[in-house]
Amino acid sequence: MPWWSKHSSKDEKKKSSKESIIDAFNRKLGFGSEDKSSCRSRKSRRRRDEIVSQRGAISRLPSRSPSPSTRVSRCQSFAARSPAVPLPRPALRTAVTRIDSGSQRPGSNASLPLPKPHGGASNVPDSSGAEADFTTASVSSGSSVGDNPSDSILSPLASDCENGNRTALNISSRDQPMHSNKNSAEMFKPVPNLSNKNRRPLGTRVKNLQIPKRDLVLCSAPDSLLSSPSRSPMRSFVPDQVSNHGLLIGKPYPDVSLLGSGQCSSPGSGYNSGNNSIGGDMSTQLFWPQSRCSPECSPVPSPRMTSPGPSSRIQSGAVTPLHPRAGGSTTGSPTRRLDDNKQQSHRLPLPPLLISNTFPLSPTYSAATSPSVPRSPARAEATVSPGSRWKKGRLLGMGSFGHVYLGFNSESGEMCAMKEVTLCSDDAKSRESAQQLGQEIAVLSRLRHPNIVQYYGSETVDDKLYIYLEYVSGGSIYKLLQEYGQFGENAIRNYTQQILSGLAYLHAKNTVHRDIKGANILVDPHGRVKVADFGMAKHITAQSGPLSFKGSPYWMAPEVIQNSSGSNLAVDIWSLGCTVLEMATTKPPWSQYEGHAFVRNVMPLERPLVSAESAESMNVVASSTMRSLDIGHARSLPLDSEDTSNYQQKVLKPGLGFSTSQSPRNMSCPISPVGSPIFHSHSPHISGRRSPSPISSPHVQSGSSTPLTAGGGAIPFHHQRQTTINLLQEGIGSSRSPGSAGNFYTNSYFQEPRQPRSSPRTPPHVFWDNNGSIQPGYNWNKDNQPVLSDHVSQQLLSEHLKLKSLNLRPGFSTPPGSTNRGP
Ligand SMILES: Nc1ncnc2c1ncn2[C@@H]1O[C@H](COP(=O)(O)OP(=O)(O)OP(=O)(O)O)[C@@H](O)[C@H]1O
Repeated sequence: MPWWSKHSSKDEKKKSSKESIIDAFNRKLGFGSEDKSSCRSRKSRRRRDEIVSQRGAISRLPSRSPSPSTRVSRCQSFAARSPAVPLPRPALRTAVTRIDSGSQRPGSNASLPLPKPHGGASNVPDSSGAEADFTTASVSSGSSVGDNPSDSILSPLASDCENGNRTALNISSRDQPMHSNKNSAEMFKPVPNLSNKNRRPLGTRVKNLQIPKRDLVLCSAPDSLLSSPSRSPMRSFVPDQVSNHGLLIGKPYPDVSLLGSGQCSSPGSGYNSGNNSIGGDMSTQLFWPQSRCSPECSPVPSPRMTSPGPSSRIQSGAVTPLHPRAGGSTTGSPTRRLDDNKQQSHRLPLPPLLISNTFPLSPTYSAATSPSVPRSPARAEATVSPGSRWKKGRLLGMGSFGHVYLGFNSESGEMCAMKEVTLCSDDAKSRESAQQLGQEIAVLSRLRHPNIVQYYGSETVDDKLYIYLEYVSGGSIYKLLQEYGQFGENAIRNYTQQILSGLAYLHAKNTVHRDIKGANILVDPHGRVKVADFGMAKHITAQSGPLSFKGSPYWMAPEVIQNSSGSNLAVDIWSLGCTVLEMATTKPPWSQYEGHAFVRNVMPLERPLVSAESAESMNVVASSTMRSLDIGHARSLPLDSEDTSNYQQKVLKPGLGFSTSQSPRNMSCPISPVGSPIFHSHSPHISGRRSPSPISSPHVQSGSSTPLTAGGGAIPFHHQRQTTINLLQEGIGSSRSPGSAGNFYTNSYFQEPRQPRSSPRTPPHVFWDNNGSIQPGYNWNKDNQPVLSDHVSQQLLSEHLKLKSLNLRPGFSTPPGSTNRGP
């Protein structure tokens, strides 16, 4: 026998003697002769039974298929505690949750049906087995369970800030259908699918606890009239779930209350103050970023989000007249109804309205929406806040005043543009912005024209002002130019005609826009054009003084720059001419000149930078420039003859190198496409150059110019000052050395040398032929001489150098008699 066999034989003997001892011990204890394995399994079974018995208080169902987590749980219990000692309940709860996440439903009866969308409901909380129900409630239907209704766990969207109402006070049992009565069903009409489609397998929801899954909780029973179809996201959480969720791991139970308080509703908002409101805790937003009907959970908050909820309407500083599309209807909107509820709970005095006019012809127009009707709390309740309908969507654009968002009316399916401006009373700029916006509202609310963006309404919510406007999905002309390049002739014609139509309407109301430019002209998908951004618009009355310095410089009429010509509707026509050029070239005239160079390295002055005399000198330069460009020939009469004489007296000043034989030129503004300066300017997309200014060829006959504005369309010759100012800016601010003509016109329209035409000269009006088609050609002066860009450049350079001699020293006085009025 080998040595190992001997050894083994000894071990066996030891083993058998040991076993015999154990057997004897077992026999003493009365276990009989069970084998060893059965002994071990008995121990295990006993422990398991103990656990199950513990769980029995929570779950009436045996585990079907213990999940790994279940086993872990048991192992932990087995290892940590003596089998004879019952596990403490808290530990059991944890174990239950883990088991549940593994596909079981501890604490719940698996046979319990999921909530049904229709049928009887009970508001009676299932007070039995509260612990278990914490789990079940969130799992099965989102119904909340608790002794105190205020502590009920609400479904995800219950506290939608749009309604701000306390919801899910009802604590339906798991097997209770959702809609208990007609009233509640009625309330859910607008969102009938929410309850049905959100019925999901219980285990799935529990297992994943993912945001989309919480939709299930929309099924929670809205038994109460106060219930909202949209439920608070946080209310679907129970402590176990919260503790299980990755984002909230470690959060103590009280955090659930925190998460469920405040955010979705306004502080002190009647019904929903307290548990149903969610606020302050950012983890809530992290947790429910996709909450439908819950703007505060949206990446882009709605006005309601910024508002304290229901009080937003009441705090509205300026609920202005509403357009029909603003949603005059008062039926069928749970949001609105709830909003009204909020108003009932916050009968705060309403501030005075900004607007005294509205759309009386509107079918939904009512006295309640009319600011002319004295407001009372009761009346205020009937007032429809546009914000209660429009939910803020993506960013459409940004302006100097604020942001413009897409708004969506989930009831009507309509869209709008929501202009949002933050108002800060302690900021002078904000105050000015607010003032301008108020002006914009005042103007817009009086306008109704297919070529003017329609105003729907406005309101203030907290520190934000919202203006609801017709949504023009194509974006601005500026944007289209950036994306697609210059427009073709037909598009320019068409757009210009439409803008003119809008301006004619506007001017007929004695209102001047003052900021016509590509960025403020919107285009819809059908090519319809809408004038927008009335922030600088002004209603001109007999008492109106001169137009203040407002507008966008490249598009700004000279008289506006000089602040000298009084209120004139025609300034819009100048700007339109610049816009026409913008459409044709993608840039406004004079865009090659940047304003920054002008102010760079400039010495501080004690008096206005551009004195009357310097302005006069600038006019000279401008006229020279105009002549160089062969522009400014009269096509229409100036507004008054004074302009002509001014021109003769001031522009044709001796000693500046200009011939007095030049007859005064009455610059006509681009009144119509025919009379537009682009008409005979030379298309950049023809010659590869861009027209330097909104000017017309001398060969264009004045008859083609038809003033469409109420104030007379023609603008006198002193418009040339804009040119001059640009030149002056360049001359003073630029560090370019004399003779650096090429640099001077860097990026200018004149930089590229022109190639002379070999074929017969095209008449001066080469840009548009008789058929209205664009013809290739070059600039020609009135003598049919080609106006080469090189020539122009040299001329401009010459003037540029002269400008450098301008005396802009402080104290440089304005000669008596000289005015800013222009030539
Ligand atoms: N009704 C609208 N429909 C679609 N987009 C719009 C609408 N209104 C404005 N936008 C977009 O928002 C941008 C900014 O709007 P707007 O010009 O009215 O703001 P603003 O603050 O008044 O700007 P500005 O600096 O010109 O005064 C526009 O360029 C456009 O892209």
